[in-house]
Amino acid sequence: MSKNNGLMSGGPSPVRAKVGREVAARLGANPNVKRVKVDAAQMYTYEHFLSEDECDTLVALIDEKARPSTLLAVTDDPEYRTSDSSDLHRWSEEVYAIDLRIAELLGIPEEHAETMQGQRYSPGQQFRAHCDYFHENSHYWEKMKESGGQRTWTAMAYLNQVEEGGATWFPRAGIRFKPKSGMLVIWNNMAPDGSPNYDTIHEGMRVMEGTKYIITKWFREEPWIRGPIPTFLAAAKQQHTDN
Ligand SMILES: O=C(O)CCC(=O)C(=O)O
Ligand SMILES: [Fe+2]
Repeated sequence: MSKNNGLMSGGPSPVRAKVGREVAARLGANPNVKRVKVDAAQMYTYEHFLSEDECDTLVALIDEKARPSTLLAVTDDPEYRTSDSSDLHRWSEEVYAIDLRIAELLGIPEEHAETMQGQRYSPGQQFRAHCDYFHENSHYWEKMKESGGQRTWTAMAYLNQVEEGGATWFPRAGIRFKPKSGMLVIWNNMAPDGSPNYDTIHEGMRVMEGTKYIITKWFREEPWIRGPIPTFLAAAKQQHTDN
C-alpha cells in the first residue's frame, strides 16, 4: 500500500524506487553528508555545502528577479504561499556551477533537474504544508509527464540565518530544520517502492523577523531538459568532471 493522503497521488514505480536506492547509497558514502534520524523518509543534511560568497551571490540574484510565488495546486487560501520566487538563470556561470555540484552530489544527471528556484520570505510570509511531488490525478499531471514526469528528490539550501521563524517543518516525519547559512537539506519525496510518500509533507514556517532566502532544486524521474545543453557549458562540465 502506498503511503499517501488518500487522494491516490500515484502508485509504486521500479524506476523511482531505483533512484531512491542509488541516491541514498551515494549520499550514505559521502562523509560530509549526515542522514537525518527519521524513519518516515530518506532525508539528509550537508552543512556548509555553499560558501558564504556563494550564498551572497545567490541572495543578490534572487533580489534581482523576485516575483510573487505561484502554485500548481488550486487553493482558496490566500495565505498558502506568500513568498517571492525567482527562476535563476540556469546557464549563468555562478548558477550552473552550483547546479552541477548538487547533481553530482546526488548522482542524478543534471538534465533531470528543473531550473533552480530561489525563494524569499519577508516577515509574515510562509509556504503552508505541501508535498513537492505531483498528484498524478491532478489537472496538471499530463503536462508534467511531458516535462520529465514525477519529482523524486528535492535539494534545498538556506542562504542566510533568519532572526526568528522560517524553519522547514516536516510534521509527519517529525523533524524541523532551522535555517543555517549554506546548509543543504536533501530528501526523497518517494517511498521505498517508488510511490509518492505523504510523510514528506512539509511547511516553510512563517518568518517572524528578518528575511529568509533559499534555493530549491527538484529532480524529475526523467530528463526535464530535452535538448542538448549549450556547447560552451558542455566544455565547462567536462572540465568540472576532470577536476
Ligand atoms: O521554505 C521552506 O523552508 C520550504 C520551501 C519548500 O518547501 C519549497 O520550496 O518547496
Ligand atoms: Fe516544498
